[in-house]
Amino acid sequence: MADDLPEGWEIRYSKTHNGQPYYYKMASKESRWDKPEGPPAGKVRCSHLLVKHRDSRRPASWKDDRITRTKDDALQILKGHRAKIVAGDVTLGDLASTESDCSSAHKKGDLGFFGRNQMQKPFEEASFKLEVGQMSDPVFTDSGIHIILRTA
Ligand SMILES: O=C(CCc1ccccc1)N[C@H](Cc1nc2ccccc2[nH]1)C(=O)O
Repeated sequence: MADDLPEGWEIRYSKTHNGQPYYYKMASKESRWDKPEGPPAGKVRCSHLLVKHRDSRRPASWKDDRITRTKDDALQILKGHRAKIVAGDVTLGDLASTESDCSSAHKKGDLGFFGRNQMQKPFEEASFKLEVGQMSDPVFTDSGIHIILRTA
């Protein structure tokens, strides 16, 4: 699909090869038959670890059908997870697999690629501020408290 091309690329159709599609980058005047790799324009890919609390929009998860911890306790738990990741003891993906209150835990916290206006605003703003490989500070949404790792 042409709507997931990396920044600056567009799909064109060859006039000399039976209308065969090719890819063109205006800035460098580059053209190629094979689809260019890279993150879709305007999108980021992130993984996250979510700790919910009793005031979360849905205070339940695959881990716990009734979450009663306070928001402060959730923050302390999340800070403990973050410290382990920063220390290099564990990766966010591996810790999310067992500790995240989001269903994405089953995919090591991976949320795939997303653009603006797809996630809750605090999550979106934090995600789009991150460089690839960078991890956020705790981010508060209606779902709970997250740490976010930008992966692409
Ligand atoms: O909404 C979902 C599913 C998110 C998801 C996206 C893509 C792949 C897999 C999962 N889970 C919620 C918890 C939750 N709230 C979020 C807010 C922002 C980003 C991720 C979030 N996860 C919940 O379980 O209550």
